[in-house]
Amino acid sequence: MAEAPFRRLALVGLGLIGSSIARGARAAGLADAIVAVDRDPGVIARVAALGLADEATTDLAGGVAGADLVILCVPVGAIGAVAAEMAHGLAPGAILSDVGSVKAAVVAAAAPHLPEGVSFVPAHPVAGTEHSGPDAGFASLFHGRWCILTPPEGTDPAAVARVRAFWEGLGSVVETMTPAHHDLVLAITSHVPHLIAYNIVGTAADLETVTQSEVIKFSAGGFRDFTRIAASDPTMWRDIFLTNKEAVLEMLGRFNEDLAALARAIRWDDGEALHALFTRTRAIRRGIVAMGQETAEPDFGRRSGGPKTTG
Ligand SMILES: NC(=O)C1=CN([C@@H]2O[C@H](COP(=O)(O)OP(=O)(O)OC[C@H]3O[C@@H](n4cnc5c(N)ncnc54)[C@H](O)[C@@H]3O)[C@@H](O)[C@H]2O)C=CC1
Ligand SMILES: O=C(O)C(=O)Cc1ccc(O)cc1
Repeated sequence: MAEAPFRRLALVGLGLIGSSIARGARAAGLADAIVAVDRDPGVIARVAALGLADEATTDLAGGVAGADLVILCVPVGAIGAVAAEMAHGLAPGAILSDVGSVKAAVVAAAAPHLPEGVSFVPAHPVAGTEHSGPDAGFASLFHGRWCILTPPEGTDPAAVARVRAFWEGLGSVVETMTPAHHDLVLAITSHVPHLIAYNIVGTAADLETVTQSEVIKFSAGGFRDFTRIAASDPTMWRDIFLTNKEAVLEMLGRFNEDLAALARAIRWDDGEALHALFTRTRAIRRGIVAMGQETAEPDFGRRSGGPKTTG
């Protein structure tokens, strides 16, 4: 049998993403042994019960010791503290990676704690759901989905190649870009859409006290889709907005200008402007469907972020 690409894979944070990697890596034979590390004893107990890893521990530095690949799967706001706490446990020659939804802040937070001889290859699988925790993960989450690598300049190309092969082994399509470019692109394709969902569901919830539950009772497709997104993990999304502040505010500024233009078109009965925009956006959606990345019908989504939708 061919040698597994990694001898010992340590996953720090066994929530939706960490547990999906554990399941996928095991299914694809990407590591000889998998070590699960989480600060929450309840998560560790669940990992053991589900049989997701060969070892499971709350000891950060002990858990990563001897691993040749360590992947941080914690909220982006926790990356700096986790990197500081486990740094002395990292083996020389190890590769450190992460799955954070924001990249520049993650690189800045982790870099100062990296010991000599450890390569850092940040990654972002553009695939997920609104669910959290070890029970929510599944092995096929990354199949046919983008994974973006943002290695800092000067990173050992061999380490980048091994991380690329790992994500390809999980079924992803891998692309490389700078952290700053990643953060700008994801601000408009992922972060601002989540902010819009949080906002519209919040507005409707406020209205509900006035309309006595009619908002929920009569919620049609559009609103229901927003409630799925707005059910996403509060800690994770708080951290994303606070660590990708500049790009999100830049994109939100553009969004607000366009929204104001739409409001003006409605106020002045400019049906032509409305029709022209809706025709353009329908063509965009149809293009995405034609590329086979989305079903034409809403599936109240298990997954998002396929290669051809963002590429
Ligand atoms: N949920 C999603 O759809 C996606 C999430 N991501 C990124 O993946 C990362 C993880 O997200 P999820 O798996 O959804 O979160 P999750 O909430 O399901 O799991 C996070 C896990 O990290 C653990 N944790 C938190 N702080 C820790 C610390 N200081 N030390 C050790 N363990 C700690 C928690 O106990 C929990 O088990 C985030 O950075 C997020 O931005 C990336 C792509 C998609
Ligand atoms: O559930 C959805 O629709 C998502 O958008 C999941 C998601 C959340 C965060 C990411 O960084 C990537 C994907």
